[in-house]
Amino acid sequence: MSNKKEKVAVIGAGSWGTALAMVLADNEHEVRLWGHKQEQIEEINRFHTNQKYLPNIQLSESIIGYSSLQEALEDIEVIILAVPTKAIREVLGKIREFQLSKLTIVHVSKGIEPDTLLRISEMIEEEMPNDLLNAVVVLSGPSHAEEVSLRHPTTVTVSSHDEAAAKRVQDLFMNQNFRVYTNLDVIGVEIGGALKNIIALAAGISDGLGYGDNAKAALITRGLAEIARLGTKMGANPLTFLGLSGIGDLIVTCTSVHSRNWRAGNMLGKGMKLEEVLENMGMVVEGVRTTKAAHQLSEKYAVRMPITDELYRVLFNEYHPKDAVDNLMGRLKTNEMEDLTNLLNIE
Ligand SMILES: NC(=O)C1=CN([C@@H]2O[C@H](COP(=O)(O)OP(=O)(O)OC[C@H]3O[C@@H](n4cnc5c(N)ncnc54)[C@H](OP(=O)(O)O)[C@@H]3O)[C@@H](O)[C@H]2O)C=CC1
Ligand SMILES: O=C(CO)COP(=O)(O)O
Repeated sequence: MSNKKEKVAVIGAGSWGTALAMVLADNEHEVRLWGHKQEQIEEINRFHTNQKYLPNIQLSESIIGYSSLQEALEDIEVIILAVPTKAIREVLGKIREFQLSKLTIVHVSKGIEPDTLLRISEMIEEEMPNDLLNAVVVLSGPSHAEEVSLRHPTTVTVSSHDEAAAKRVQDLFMNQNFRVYTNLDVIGVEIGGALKNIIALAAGISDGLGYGDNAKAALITRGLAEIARLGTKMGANPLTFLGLSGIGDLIVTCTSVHSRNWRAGNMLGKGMKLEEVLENMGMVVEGVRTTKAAHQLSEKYAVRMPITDELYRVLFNEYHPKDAVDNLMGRLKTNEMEDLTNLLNIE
């Protein structure tokens, strides 16, 4: 743990924002947790709990909840942006109104914006004027809030075009339970984190249909292949997909009962309609919008993404999940390593 104590605002009081606020509080930083619901902030300040998002977890009393964004941002240099991808532009619009000095923005969301096809760091750069933005850092990797809040061992990676900013964020979060690596491949880290949610939905569907571990291992492995194919075409380092934000996050999200995307997929596989599933979840399922974005990206970059294509049909064209599996299994014969060897330039 670094000795330097900082003042940090966590923007977004859902599961992940609250769990990360706990890590920062454990590291003795001054932590302000902003949420847009007055009642929830009162609960955080009076009872030091956030029952909706982290039931039965006691928060440190040093975490102060704020419902005024202006007050939360006073004298702040570093913010942790922890809202779902679809809320990012709206929240940044409000931050712009109050922020007076340059910010380092650490985003922890896992998504791609449909239609613009921008990664989150690109959305931030678009929304924040240069005179208000010091650096953008992404924090990603296999890390369920439920386990982080129990201080179970967790590893993540931070990435930025600004190496000093990435190291500052590594120091902010690093402790005995929460190990932070750096990786300067921003594209790879963001693409791996966002697209694993598609494969987690598919893995949940497979389990919901009653298929077993063979099917899930196939989805994880071939899922990684299609993520790496697209990511590399977009400029990522292929090796990043073998790291925490790639295979690491795929494993955790496809195999954990904590996973929102896996749970949503599981309900779909059991026959529930998408709208019903989303109503039932009460938490963000990023993979749904990201499937739309990845489908558009696969067309833009002319990359084959069979799992993404089939999931797109299930989510948006009322395709039956069982038919989607049949389509995947009945594809033309191919060599497993064909695209991957091209990608890595190996003979
Ligand atoms: N949960 C996890 O374990 C992890 C999540 N992530 C990523 O972190 C991001 C956030 O996820 P997570 O915390 O799980 O999501 P949750 O659904 O648990 O919480 C989202 C939070 O954002 C708030 N919010 C939504 N829209 C707005 C808005 N327009 N303005 C202000 N606040 C808003 C919600 O408020 P309200 O209560 O009113 O809905 C809620 O407090 C996602 O991109 C996710 O993929 C990454 C790693 C781990
Ligand atoms: O990204 C996450 C864990 O690394 C959280 O997303 P899920 O809840 O869908 O797994």
